[in-house]
Amino acid sequence: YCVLGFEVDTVNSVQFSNHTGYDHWTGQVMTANELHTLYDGLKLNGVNRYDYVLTGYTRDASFLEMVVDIIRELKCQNPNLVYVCDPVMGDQRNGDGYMYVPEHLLPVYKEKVVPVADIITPNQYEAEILAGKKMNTEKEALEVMDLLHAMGPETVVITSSDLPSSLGKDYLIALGSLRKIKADGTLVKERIRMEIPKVDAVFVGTGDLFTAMLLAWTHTHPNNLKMACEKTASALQHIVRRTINHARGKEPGMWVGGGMLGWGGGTWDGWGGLHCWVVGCRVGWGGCSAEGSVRH
Ligand SMILES: Nc1ncnc2c1ncn2[C@@H]1O[C@H](COP(=O)(O)OP(=O)(O)O)[C@@H](O)[C@H]1O
Ligand code: PXP
Repeated sequence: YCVLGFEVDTVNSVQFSNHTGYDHWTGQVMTANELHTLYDGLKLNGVNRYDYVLTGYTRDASFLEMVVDIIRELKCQNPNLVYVCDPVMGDQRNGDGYMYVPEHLLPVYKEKVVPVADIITPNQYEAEILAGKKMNTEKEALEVMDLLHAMGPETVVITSSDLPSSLGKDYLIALGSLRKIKADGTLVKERIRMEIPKVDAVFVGTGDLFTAMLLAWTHTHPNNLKMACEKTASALQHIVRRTINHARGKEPGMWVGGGMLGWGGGTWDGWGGLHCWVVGCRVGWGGCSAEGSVRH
């Protein structure tokens, strides 16, 4: 199906009853073999040419390794392919970080996945464990982003952090860094900081949504990370506000689903012809969050 001008093929990396923030969850974790089988089908039909690949939540190391093999092959098919990786591993609550996927995935992300990624979207905790360095200050955050660039990706966006905001404790900080070596050898660096008004609730799926929106907006603004991030954050802000208003009963009749991608301004139509492959799960039905949107 076609969303925001992208024709998207989705592949489940897990198929769960609900997201793992619930007390219980059941379902299947997809294996490397299952992914390979699907990819083989695409190859046999000669339809394995993509403009973008986006990956999200995964629990299986060999599945991740297979993703890397496939990305390499897809990049041979289309050298301009952009791989957007959300290294979904964990989060922090009240300053304490924890992993919600098996710990042995970290070295696979570090050594194999991040090096082939063009854009990565870790949260603060994921950025710190990938870089092997804490970021307690903005200066340290810039150093962490430089370490992540050195691992491969040209674009690094830290989707949320608890760095202090000059606007007060009701704001969360997101940071972005674009580091490009131009054809003439000069290094271009663009750093951005966004202060995002916090909604007093915990959302699941917002990181997934952020990454999908960023993919779409960096396509429209390939050399303007500020614009891409602003439009992404704008959509997120609208969605979390509408979601919380709905949950609190202030906004009747709203459906929290994939269709919500339509907020945030801008023209969403007419990009035509783009082909994007999303490897990630579809989390959750019901509940209060932007989770439907991970369907991209
Ligand atoms: N409580 C919140 N209030 C406002 N915006 C939020 C909130 N939680 C998430 N967001 C939005 O979702 C984006 C992704 O944040 P988050 O879900 O914390 O990332 P991750 O899932 O990678 O940890 C943020 O940049 C912000 O735009
Ligand atoms: N997918 C699943 C199945 C999850 O359980 C989670 C976190 O609980 C996520 C994705 C990531 O959610 P977020 O977008 O909030 O990082």
